[in-house]
Amino acid sequence: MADDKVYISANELLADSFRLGNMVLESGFAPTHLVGIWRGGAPVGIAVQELLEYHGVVCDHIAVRTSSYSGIDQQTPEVRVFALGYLIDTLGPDDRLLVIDDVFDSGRSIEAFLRELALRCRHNMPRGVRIATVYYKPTRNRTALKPDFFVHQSDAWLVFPHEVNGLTLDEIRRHKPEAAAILQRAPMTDFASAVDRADFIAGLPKAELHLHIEGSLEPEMLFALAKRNAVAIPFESVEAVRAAYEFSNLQDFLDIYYQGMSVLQTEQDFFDLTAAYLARAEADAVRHVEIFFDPQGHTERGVAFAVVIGGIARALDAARARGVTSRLIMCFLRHLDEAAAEATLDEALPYLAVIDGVGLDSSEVGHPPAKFARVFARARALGLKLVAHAGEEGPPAYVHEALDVLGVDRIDHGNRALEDAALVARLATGGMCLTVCPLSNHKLCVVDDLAAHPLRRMLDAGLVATVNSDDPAYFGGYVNANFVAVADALDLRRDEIVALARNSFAGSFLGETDKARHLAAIDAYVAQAG
Ligand SMILES: Nc1ncnc2[nH]cnc12
Ligand SMILES: [Zn+2]
Repeated sequence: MADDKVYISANELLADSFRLGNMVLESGFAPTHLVGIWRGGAPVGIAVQELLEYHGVVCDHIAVRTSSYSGIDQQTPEVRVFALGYLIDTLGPDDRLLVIDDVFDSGRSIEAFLRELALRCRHNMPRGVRIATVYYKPTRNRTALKPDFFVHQSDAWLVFPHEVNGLTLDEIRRHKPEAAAILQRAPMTDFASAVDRADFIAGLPKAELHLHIEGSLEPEMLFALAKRNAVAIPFESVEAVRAAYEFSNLQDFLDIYYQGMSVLQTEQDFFDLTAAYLARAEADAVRHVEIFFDPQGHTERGVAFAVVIGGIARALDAARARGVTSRLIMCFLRHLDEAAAEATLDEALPYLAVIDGVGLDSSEVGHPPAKFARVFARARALGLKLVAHAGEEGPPAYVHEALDVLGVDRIDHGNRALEDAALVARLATGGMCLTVCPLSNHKLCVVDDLAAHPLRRMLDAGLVATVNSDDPAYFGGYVNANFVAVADALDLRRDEIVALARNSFAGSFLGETDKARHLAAIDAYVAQAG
């Protein structure tokens, strides 16, 4: 029965091991050799040896292993002893041997060890031998031996600190909560290595739903376009640009991001930018993209709306011919006022055939979704899809507002929604897709460490989370790099990675037939990957 078990903590065992060492010391027995019986005797032996040495009793020390097997008569188990060579080579008759185990139960291990050692050492077998153990179970002793030193006498079923095999998950949770937190996910359960997992991710069909096209402007293209358009930029080299990409928050990044846009001047520039991203996405097995663009970042510096949308749409058309489908989402810059967003929507009216939705980006805190209630309502009336960045840096209340006031179809980021349990339940029940961006979150210090990224918690909570690159040129990687980084950090299982890819199509603005086709392609990929 589970309740008969006595769970020993690591600290208790260490303290008892030191107590055992003290007993040896006080007895006046000063071993020249200390042997821990692998496995349980090893940590005890280390602590005893450490304590003895602390008090000036220096001895040689090693672990040996015994193992039980059924003998010919199948009744009494025999015990085999391994790794005696070192002891046989070094022991002499005048040595003093201390044998240590965590528990003296049937006594058969130590008996077999001493018998085998005596047989093989012959006249070199030490005359002085002592046995020390933390727990002694006299009622189970099947030998003529008994420990010279022990700390506790017990009949209980002992569970040592390292033991997890043979325990139920419930027992581990109740008695070893720290272990449960770590063991919940068996590491690399379904991939042989991190490289295998990365290979699996590389070919997995996926959609990208959160990508600012201006954020895919690589430093090389920044330089090339600066030269082509004779625009001055405050960087000497590509390396200097990359070195400047150190951010401590969203605003740090946005300042550089808007500055970088200045090199985008002509329709061809927007085509080249978009085509380069699409080629990169294709290489990551991206089959469908939903791209954000920031027209206000261009029109306010004199680049016509038609130039921006013309170049982007031409590149999307070219990719569609190669089988990569897309949607285009026009974002309003939330640090500007709603009137500016309204004017931008007016400018977009002639291009609604190529614009599928509107979004809300830029500096979040201080610019809540409700600031754009009217322009979003108008966009909805025009038949456009609605998305908004919310809960990236802003509080859960902004996510509520995006849902309640704007009526969005998708939340971009949404990390901080996890601070509000009712909100999480609402997002889960409504099947609301979150476009999560792990490397972005790390680069912008939304999370200190990818190992603490909320993606795992989102999946566990049943949220439709997806993995995206946000601004890959600035944050260190495209969509597969995001998958790999977060999968490594959170040790994501195959089914979780597949769920993320499935969510990317399920949460997209594709029609049901296309979604089903992509989900079937994922199934086929998983099946052939074995
Ligand atoms: N991660 C982000 N958050 C808000 N606005 C953005 N514009 C580009 N990337 C952004
Ligand atoms: Zn974004």
